[in-house]
Formats: sequence, C-alpha cells, structure tokens
Amino acid sequence: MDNTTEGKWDSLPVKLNDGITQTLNELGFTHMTPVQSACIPLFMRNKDVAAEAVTGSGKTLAFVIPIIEILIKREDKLKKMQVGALIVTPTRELALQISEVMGQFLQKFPQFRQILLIGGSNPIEDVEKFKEQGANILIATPGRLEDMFRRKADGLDLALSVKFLEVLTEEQEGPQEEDCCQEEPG
Ligand SMILES: Nc1ncnc2c1ncn2[C@@H]1O[C@H](COP(=O)(O)OP(=O)(O)OP(=O)(O)O)[C@@H](O)[C@H]1O
Repeated sequence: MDNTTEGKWDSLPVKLNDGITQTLNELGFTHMTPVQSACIPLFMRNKDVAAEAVTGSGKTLAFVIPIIEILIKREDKLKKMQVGALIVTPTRELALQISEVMGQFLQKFPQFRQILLIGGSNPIEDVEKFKEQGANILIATPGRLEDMFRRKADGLDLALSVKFLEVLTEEQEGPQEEDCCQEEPG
C-alpha cells in the first residue's frame, strides 16, 4: 500500500497490546494508514467515531484493533455468552472479510470468540452455534441480526447477551471520496 505514511504503530498515544503488535509484525504492516492513525486513538479513548475513507484505505483494522484493545482492558472479563462488540455491515461479503481479519488477530487472544451472523444459512444453525460456543464479538448483517434477537423461544437471549456491549461499529456503503475521521459530537 502506498498510503501507509502516518507513523509507526508505536507512535500511538496508547501502547498496543503485544499480541496485536506481533500480528502486525507477522503481516508486515510497519506503519499505520491515515484512517488508522486518525481513528485508533479516538476509539481507544471510547469516543464515538465517524470515519469515511475510500475502499482499501485500511478501515477494517481501524476498528478491529481498538475493539480487541477495549475488550482486553475491561475490568470484568467477558463470559462466554457476553457480547462486548457488535459490528454491523450491509453485505455478507464485507462481514466475511471483517471476520477473516478479526480471526487473524484473535489467534493471539483465545479468550475471545467471534461469531458471524449472516444470511444464506439456516438461522437455527447460528442459534445452536451461539448457544454452544458463545461469542464476545458479533459480526452481522442487519437481517440475520434482527432474526437472532427474536430467538428467545429457541433458547437464545441475544438482548441479554448484548447488555455487555462496549463497542458498536456500523459499516455503511456509499459514495466515499475523501478520507476523514472525526469524533462524533455527543
Ligand atoms: N497498516 C497497514 N499496512 C499495510 N497494509 C495494510 C494496513 N492496514 C490494512 N492493510 C491492508 O490493506 C488492504 C485494505 O484494507 P481494508 O480492507 O481494511 O480497507 P477498507 O478501507 O476496509 O476497504 P473496504 O472499503 O473495501 O472495506 C488489506 O489488504 C489490508 O490487509
């Protein structure tokens, strides 16, 4: 990538967890992209962040890294069925891409589990998987997510699980011409 000009990872105001730094080294990502250097510090201070950046600018890591950092730093460790982060994306493809990146980084954090909730498969399989394995990070498309919130009769109380939510990330599609990342008011 030619837009990784925004400083090394250790120039961030808060030092990243060693597990994250190791994965970044393994990937050969020495520098942050502009959207990463703008968003990660804000996210890690628990600010509401709105980012708009062109495709391929590195948005995924701009929220995947802070999500893991925020969950690690929680005082009460998340239990199996407690969801600490929810990522909602408009398409299955995006959800799959994000899940792949999240999976790479979670290898160093086996205490956290992610689940992908997207259309195209039997929702009951998702319900059973969630009940069996639990999940702390949900990556979902809106339709399947809504469906999962209505599965109390099948033994899944997702509303209860998301009471522990620390981070909500919404990916949106739309015209994206300029890079920008700012703190949301309020
Ligand atoms: N700091 C970095 N250094 C080098 N490569 C990076 C860095 N961050 C991300 N990448 C790589 O750049 C590519 C684009 O990143 P990513 O998919 O996150 O972009 P995006 O802005 O989310 O794009 P999209 O809008 O398509 O989702 C990926 O192959 C990713 O692995």
